[in-house]
Amino acid sequence: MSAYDVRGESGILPSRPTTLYLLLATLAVIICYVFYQFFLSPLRNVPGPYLARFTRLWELNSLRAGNFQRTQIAYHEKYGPVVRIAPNRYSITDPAAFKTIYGHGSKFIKSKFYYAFGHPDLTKLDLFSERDIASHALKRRRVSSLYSVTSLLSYEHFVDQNNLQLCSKLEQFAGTGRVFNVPTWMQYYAFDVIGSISVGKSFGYMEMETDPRGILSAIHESMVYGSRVGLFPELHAPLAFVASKAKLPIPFDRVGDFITEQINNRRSGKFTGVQGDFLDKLLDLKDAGKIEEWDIQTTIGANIAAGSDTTAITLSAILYFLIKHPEKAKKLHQEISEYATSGKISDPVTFQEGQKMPYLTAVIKEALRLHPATGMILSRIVPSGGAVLGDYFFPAGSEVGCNPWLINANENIYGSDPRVFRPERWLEASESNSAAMDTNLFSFGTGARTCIGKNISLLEVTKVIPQLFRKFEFVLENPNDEWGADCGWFVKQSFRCRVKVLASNM
Ligand code: HEM
Repeated sequence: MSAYDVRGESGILPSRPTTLYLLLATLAVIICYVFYQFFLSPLRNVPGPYLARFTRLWELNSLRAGNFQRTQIAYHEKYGPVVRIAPNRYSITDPAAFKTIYGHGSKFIKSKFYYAFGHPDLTKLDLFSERDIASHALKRRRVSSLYSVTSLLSYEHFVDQNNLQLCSKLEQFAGTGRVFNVPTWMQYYAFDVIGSISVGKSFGYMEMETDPRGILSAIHESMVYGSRVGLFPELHAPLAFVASKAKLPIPFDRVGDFITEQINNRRSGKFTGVQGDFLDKLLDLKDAGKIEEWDIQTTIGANIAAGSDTTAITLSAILYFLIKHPEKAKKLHQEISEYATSGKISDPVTFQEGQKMPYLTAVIKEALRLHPATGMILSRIVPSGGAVLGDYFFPAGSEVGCNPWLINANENIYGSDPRVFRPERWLEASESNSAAMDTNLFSFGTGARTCIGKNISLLEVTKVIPQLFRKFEFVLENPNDEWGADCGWFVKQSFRCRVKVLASNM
């Protein structure tokens, strides 16, 4: 046996000394790391699942296991307001910390988690994945007018067209007794609306009932990819590089190709539909030298990726909660009936009219509160100087964030029954409490990075829900069934329904 041969008779250990040294060095690093995490880290006392102290794989595995939003709720119930979910990543529910992280003038930038949702070339980031405060503010300023309340008016007719088509489909379903998956149909609807608003042309999903270009699946795959690779953001650029070298299909390219086609059609005069959409406005901004060519792609892309599934999830939540609580559906129905009889709403209901319906507004807020579309923490980086969050001092560079599923269930703000669907809570609240409920509602995010498309989704939801409930009654396929809901960044539901046309169609 040579001086270096430590294999012994079992042959388990490698014979080459360099391999041995490498193994020993790795072991030493692991031991030092474990020692640091247990005894030296300033955040060593933050509780959480055991494995999360050492590896980001715990969060990845929990996501893969399904229902991640519920896992996070359970861990907060067990450990309190600050929970470690990865070695340097913390979920926080403390209300004061919530304000510090996201409040006015916050210097907590988005974490690198968001890179996995954007272009791997960091010069091509979109509004959602841009992390730098100044670059984000500039990007947002350049397109904010397209999402303003004034612009909404020019999108309203797109919503009306799609509402008509949805109602006509539901009439057919009622006629044939067809059972349908509600979230799938809300997804068809929401994508068709966002297509109309963004490029003047619906995707045609309600018409075709399929996804021939694979856009829906591309968005789904991109979100699941983002939610998982976002936990290992250093892998995003290398993975994209390998995929491009190996000529592997990249799901979001299907969306990119669709957008390029729409831009080319518009420029070549091939487009003959109604204008006044986003693309029109973006091309005007480009001609005026206010935005770059790439901004057209990213703005339309962000609308499709961030604005369709989210709205579909909210609509599905409203329908499900109202089906499960027929007494609340009845109240909504009564409000619609009274408003229609007294001429306070038209057919179709305008956005302005819908916003003045108190019970409708309360139903929408309550569904947004109880089933927010995103199910992970909206992660941010602690700025230089560190910050006290909850009872802990977090050094600069720590990744922290709040999950809408937890912030929206704060008993001090929303009452002692935060997990119950009770729209009345929004109507009973005192003026100051009502303001606190609005400010803490985290479904659209908050602060500088709040959802830019909030008004567009409210436009859709506020107009379509009264149209649906003045004409139809929804019944679960099996009344005792509970819905399924799984989180891959978006918390998508699944449940099946029948629909009946109401005799007292208003
Ligand atoms: C019910 C519907 C919607 C929900 C629940 C929702 C939720 C959110 C949330 C939580 C964020 C913040 C993410 C973060 O801070 O990490 C966000 C940002 C964003 N949303 Fe929405 N969204 C909805 C509809 C829309 C629509 C309709 C559009 C576009 C037409 C849109 C476009 C965007 C964009 C571009 C951002 C990034 C904004 C920025 O960082 O400045 N969203 N959304």
